[in-house]
Amino acid sequence: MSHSLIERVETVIVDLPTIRPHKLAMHTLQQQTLVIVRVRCADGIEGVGESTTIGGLSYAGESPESIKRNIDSHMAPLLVGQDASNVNAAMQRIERAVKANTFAKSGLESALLDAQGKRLGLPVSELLGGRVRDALEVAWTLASGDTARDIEEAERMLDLRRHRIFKLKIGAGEPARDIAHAAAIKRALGERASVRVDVNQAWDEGVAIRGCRQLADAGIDLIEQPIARFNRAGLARLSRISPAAIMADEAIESVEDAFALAAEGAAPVFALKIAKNGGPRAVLRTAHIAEAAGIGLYGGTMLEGSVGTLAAAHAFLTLDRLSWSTELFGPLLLTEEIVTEAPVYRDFQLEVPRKPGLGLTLDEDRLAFFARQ
Ligand SMILES: O=C(O)C[C@H]1C=CC(=O)O1
Ligand SMILES: [Mn+2]
Repeated sequence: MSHSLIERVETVIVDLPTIRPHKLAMHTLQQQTLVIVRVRCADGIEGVGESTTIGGLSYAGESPESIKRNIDSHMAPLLVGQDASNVNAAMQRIERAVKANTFAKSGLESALLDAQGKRLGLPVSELLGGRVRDALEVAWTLASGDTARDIEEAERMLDLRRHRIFKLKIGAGEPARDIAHAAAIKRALGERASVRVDVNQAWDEGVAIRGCRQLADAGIDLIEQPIARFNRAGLARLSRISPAAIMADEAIESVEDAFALAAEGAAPVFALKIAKNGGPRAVLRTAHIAEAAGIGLYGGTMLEGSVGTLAAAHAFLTLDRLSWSTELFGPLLLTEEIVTEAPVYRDFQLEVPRKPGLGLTLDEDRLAFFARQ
């Protein structure tokens, strides 16, 4: 299969403006930085992937700069000369030599799948065994930092029929104020929407015991990562007493973490993120662990652009049940696109056409314009 040998692996850091500041407990995004991964093969086919994180090093152990450097220096040389059409062999080769770095691996695995899909004329979802749906319901994150503005934004999303699930980023402020903020939004939206919160690890267990009860009383459906990611025993204790479901997000930094959390009964819901597991195939390993343990699934995001969002979407399309839907809204947070046709969001869902690979084409001019020099 010498014609599909990998010739080059390239990475580009891209800085894109956001529609508004996006406030998380650990960081406020004023723009988002994507790492685009391009795998060029001898048969003329190019696979594209994305390795994106949030807020430099404030969210996880890899930054855009370290992702680029680690792919360029350590992973690209392992892939050049290998057969691009064997994704298993290529990723196992990386896995043997690279211990962690799931974000970097995710972009590479996505690019290899994109290339193979283009080669065979099949969508990535079909390479992953076949899709069982063509669209995914998508939540929106309200994170302007202002209650009235968040309610206005939610009303607009409901009117547009774009979202009817809202996730609120809390944890940066006083717990009592944050809970009042969430309660006010749920009161305004009532039964028209599911309202959830993401604390992004900001509370300690004592605060969370009371906070989870109060949030549940206010009608909040789901509480994401209320305490530190390493406090797995605490998460299990909270999951037993919280009347609202608890979701593990940052606690899952690998497929092996997902297994440990499932074995410990730490949380009834898992956030699935390609970046935290090492790609669209890797995230399905975590999904299958969760399914075997009776844990509910949620299709998460690291606020990727269109490439990373579609890579995750193709994996999520194959799952039997996504009880808590997805939050694959990343492209909608950005004011600019680097692909020729932006993903389509309609009737509360992201639609994923049955096109070869991820189904996207890079817009070379836009990419060059926004690429960091
Ligand atoms: O879930 C996170 O922690 C990260 C991300 C996902 C949605 C959003 O607004 O931020
Ligand atoms: Mn989260």
